[in-house]
Amino acid sequence: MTTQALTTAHWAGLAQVHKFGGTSLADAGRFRAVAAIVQQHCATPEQCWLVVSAPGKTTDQLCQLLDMAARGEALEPVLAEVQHSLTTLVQQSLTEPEQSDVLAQLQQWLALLPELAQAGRAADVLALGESVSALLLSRLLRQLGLAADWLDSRQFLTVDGQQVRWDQSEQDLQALCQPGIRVVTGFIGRDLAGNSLTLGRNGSDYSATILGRLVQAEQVTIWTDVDAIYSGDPRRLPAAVPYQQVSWRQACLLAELGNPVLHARTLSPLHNSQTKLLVRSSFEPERSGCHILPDADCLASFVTDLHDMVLLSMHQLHGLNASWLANALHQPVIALPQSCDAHVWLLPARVADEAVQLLARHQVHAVHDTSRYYAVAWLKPAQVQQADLPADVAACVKRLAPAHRYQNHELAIWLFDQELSAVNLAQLHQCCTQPRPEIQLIVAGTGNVGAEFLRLLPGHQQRCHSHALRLAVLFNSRQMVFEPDNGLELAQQMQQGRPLDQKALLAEIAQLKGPKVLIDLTPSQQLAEQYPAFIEAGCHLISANKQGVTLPEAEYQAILDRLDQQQLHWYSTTTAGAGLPVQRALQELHSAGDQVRRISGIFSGTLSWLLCQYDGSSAFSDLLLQARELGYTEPDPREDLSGRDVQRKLLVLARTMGCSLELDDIALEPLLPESLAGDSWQAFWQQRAEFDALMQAAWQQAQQQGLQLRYVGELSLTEAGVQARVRLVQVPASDPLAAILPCDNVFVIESDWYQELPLVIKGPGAGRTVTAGGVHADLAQLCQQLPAAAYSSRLS
Ligand SMILES: NC(=O)C1=CN([C@@H]2O[C@H](COP(=O)(O)OP(=O)(O)OC[C@H]3O[C@@H](n4cnc5c(N)ncnc54)[C@H](OP(=O)(O)O)[C@@H]3O)[C@@H](O)[C@H]2O)C=CC1
Ligand SMILES: N[C@@H](CC=O)C(=O)O
Repeated sequence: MTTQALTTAHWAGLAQVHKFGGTSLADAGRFRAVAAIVQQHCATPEQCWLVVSAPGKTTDQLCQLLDMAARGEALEPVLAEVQHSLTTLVQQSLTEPEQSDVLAQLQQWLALLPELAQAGRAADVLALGESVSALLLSRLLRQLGLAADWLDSRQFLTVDGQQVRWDQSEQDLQALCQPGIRVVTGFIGRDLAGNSLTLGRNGSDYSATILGRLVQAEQVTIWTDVDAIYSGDPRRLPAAVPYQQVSWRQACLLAELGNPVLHARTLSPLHNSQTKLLVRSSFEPERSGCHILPDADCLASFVTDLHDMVLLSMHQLHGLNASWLANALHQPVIALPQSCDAHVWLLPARVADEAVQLLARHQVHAVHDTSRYYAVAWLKPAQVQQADLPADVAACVKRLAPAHRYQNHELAIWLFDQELSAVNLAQLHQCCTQPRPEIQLIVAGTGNVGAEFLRLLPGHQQRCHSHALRLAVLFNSRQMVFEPDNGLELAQQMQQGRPLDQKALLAEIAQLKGPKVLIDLTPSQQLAEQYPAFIEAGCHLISANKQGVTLPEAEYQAILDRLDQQQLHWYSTTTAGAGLPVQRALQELHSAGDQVRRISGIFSGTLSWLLCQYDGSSAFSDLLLQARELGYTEPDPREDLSGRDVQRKLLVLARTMGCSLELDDIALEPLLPESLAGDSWQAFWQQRAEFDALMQAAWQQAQQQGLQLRYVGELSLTEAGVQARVRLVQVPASDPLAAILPCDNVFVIESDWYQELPLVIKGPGAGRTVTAGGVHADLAQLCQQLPAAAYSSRLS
């Protein structure tokens, strides 16, 4: 292959650029370690470009030399130091004949240093460090049998002010292309007149991405001393999370915040290019490092703190922006989300005056605040990219009481009057960065209770510290929607769905990762009978639907067994007493060792409301319509009138107490006789007058005796067995069941511990909000039951 045959286009999409910084090249041992990495990663040498910084402390020594020259001091001591350290490095790294060769070249370069330093040619002086690294590494690679040579970047990299001259640089590089590994000096280039220049702080990383763009590299790898990009400074935040993937956008924001791993300038040449960027540790080359991916989800979350910062305010920017100033100052300059007309930037106090002067030269009048702040910035992950802070973060920040807060959907910045203690910073970092494991919610039913459950969901999502509650599936009797769009109204969401197909639904649910829960807010027996299939697909169950918990004993027990086998949970608080914690109380008494003997009371919110409201002045059925409007009744209100709903609740309570019972074991005296119920709701409605007359007669009879009508249930556990019934009764005004508010439920629990005075749970026993609230309480219980640790590997 001839020199002319190779052009940068030849490598397009194939070339690899590897950059090694000063700490990676600190001594002979490190040079050998780098050579081993190159051996491993440059299997095709002609596609391999290496960019190197000066070895270890060489740049510091050369800066010292320049300072001394500027002060007119004798240079010999520092020159001797530089000579000694570099000569030793070469001697320890190379064997003959390369060693003598490189030492001879080193002597020539060292001989030029005093004159260059005294002439103030700083870039030429500093270039010595990178040149030695490039020459030395190329020779070391040759000793290992690799075709390698070094290249002085001043031969091709032309920079005009802050701008790389891309066309010219590419053209000049093409002329220099030859086979084999090319070890290129980082940090230096030339200006339009051909004079040496340096690329400033972290210039070698910048050189690497410039070269990556010039050769259209497949990948640029920055080999440094960290194996990942961490969620915070690991030296001060031991719990900092290492990320193996960071999105391009997040990397840019991190750079703006002054993150030491990647700088804004380093990223800029590869913006919108196909070239991949990877950060790896040359000290732990076996680790995979961190990829900066253009299309990665921003799952990573970062907390950065900045000391001694001030605020700079401007009304007009005349086209300038914070990145421009950051570039000019080589310091982080953060444009804070605007709160009024003024632009407010945050920057280190030590460069504030310089910033004001620089801006003034561009006709921008800026003033900086005299207050100095300690700033903490949070770069939010995609899951919480919204204007409001998640509740746990908000609570943590509130406690820390920052002097100022700024935020947009990507970034939150808090300014404090003084530095946070290590403990407080660690807590804030933990709140912001420890991802909550997701629970996939599969919500069945979009009616009364379903719609209210969904209305309350965002609040619960905000409040839930332990888990991210993700609405994964929504379905009703007609449609199913996967990944519903939270921004849409419920009806619109459902319109976007597909026709309900049980098989497809279960298949999709089985694919969902992590814990999942079917939240059954339907009245459907058919759905309850499918619980085993949902359990098979890995679902916990939360039921407001009473059909499942009142299935025939064998089926009910089979569901419990399946749940048990798969270590899944079933909550059904709202199947008796809506949001009232009746089942919980019974379970707690039982687990504490009490024995419940009797439970009685009013268990229907609808019947409680109707019987409290009814005064004979209007038809009972008219009131029934009102109760339906209020969201108290069952979807088919005849379930309430028949007493069947109360019968189900009593069975739920009996089963909670460990009794083995069937629905029909509970004696039922209906309010609505079967003969008047009709085959359908419409049939009943047509003949409702008969029922109204019946109710009026019952009410009048009670009235005449100064009594009130109540529909009650009672269950007794005796030596002889279980006795249970539901029925309409007349109670005197003095009876505790008379003194209730419309819709109240009353659960009177008598036990070994509550004999003389029973335990009474009383309150609204029906309604959209209390019921949906009870379902959320079940969901909160489920979250508490789930072992969070089992899912915490999500972001690794
Ligand atoms: N109201 C209350 O105070 C309380 C209610 N409950 C219980 O809550 C449940 C819901 O009540 P409510 O919201 O008033 O009822 P609604 O009639 O208002 O809504 C029922 C929902 O279930 C859907 N649905 C029916 N069958 C199926 C099925 N096979 N598969 C999927 N979805 C189905 C319906 O679909 P579609 O929209 O297509 O018709 C509808 O969206 C009932 O079981 C009730 O007993 C429990 C405690 C208190
Ligand atoms: N229709 C029921 C609703 C709650 O379960 C009632 O009124 O109690």
